[in-house]
Amino acid sequence: MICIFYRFLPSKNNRAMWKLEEEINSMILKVVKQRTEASYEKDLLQMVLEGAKSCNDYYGPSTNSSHDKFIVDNCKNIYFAGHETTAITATWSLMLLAAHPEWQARARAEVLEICGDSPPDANMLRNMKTLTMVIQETLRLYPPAAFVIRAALEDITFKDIMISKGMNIQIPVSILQRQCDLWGPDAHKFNPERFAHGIVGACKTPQAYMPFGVGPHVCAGQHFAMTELKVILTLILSKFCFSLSPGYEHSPAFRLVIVPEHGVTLRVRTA
Ligand code: HEM
Repeated sequence: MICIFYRFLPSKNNRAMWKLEEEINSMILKVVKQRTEASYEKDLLQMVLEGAKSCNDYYGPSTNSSHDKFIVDNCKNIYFAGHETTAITATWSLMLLAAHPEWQARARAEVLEICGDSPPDANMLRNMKTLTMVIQETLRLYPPAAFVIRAALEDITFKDIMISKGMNIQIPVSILQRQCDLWGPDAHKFNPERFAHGIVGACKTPQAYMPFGVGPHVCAGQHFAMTELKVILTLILSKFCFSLSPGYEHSPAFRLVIVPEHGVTLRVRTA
């Protein structure tokens, strides 16, 4: 297992991170203020605002600041943890399907066979084996969260490595998921077939596949995200054929999540 260890000390960079966090927090509260002054809408933000009214269980007796903290924490979780990650995965999936027309054709054939002319329902999505393999392989090659991070709460010894209390441990997901000794010589290639027998069949050490993290803090939205991705791809595949635009420049870049630096431009026509 490859890990990066570092001690979390107040540094110039950390101070910049805290400042950024404060800016994000006040940006969220500004949007919330606009919403509460302007209107009532039946959406996710409104549900968070309603929830904040009864937030005293977790954050202690309700005060203005615990109320704001509840709203900010939940918005960060849902909008940042949930939105960007799923949107980027949909983008990478489309890029890979555009670059691999044989897989695009296989996935479309499956969608048309299972859904016909109907919009996908839960049962149909469950039966989409090829599409699941395509998404799993996309998340292996381009995991939006490049690292899973943990802090040691006490001194521990892991194998013969001493990890002292306060040390942060970064597990580089994107590197683990491309190791040839774990995934085979084609580890860098897009080959959804490797997931034909699930994650256990795809990797010598299945724990090395962790696009949604691992353990008690594994992604709370992983099943929701997989469903969203299947719905998006099903709807697009059923209506359109697409290929990469000649202007597409492949440049995965680390920007909190792993993004296509110059976007993904596709040539699209009706199927
Ligand atoms: C493809 C989409 C997504 C990916 C790749 C992803 C990935 C991750 C990863 C790597 C973690 C850290 C897990 C760990 O530390 O072990 C995480 C945590 C989390 N994710 Fe996601 N996520 C996705 C979508 C979502 C969605 C749609 C939601 C909610 C609507 C969500 C909510 C959360 C929450 C609440 C946590 C924190 C869990 C905790 O600390 O207990 N995620 N996610």
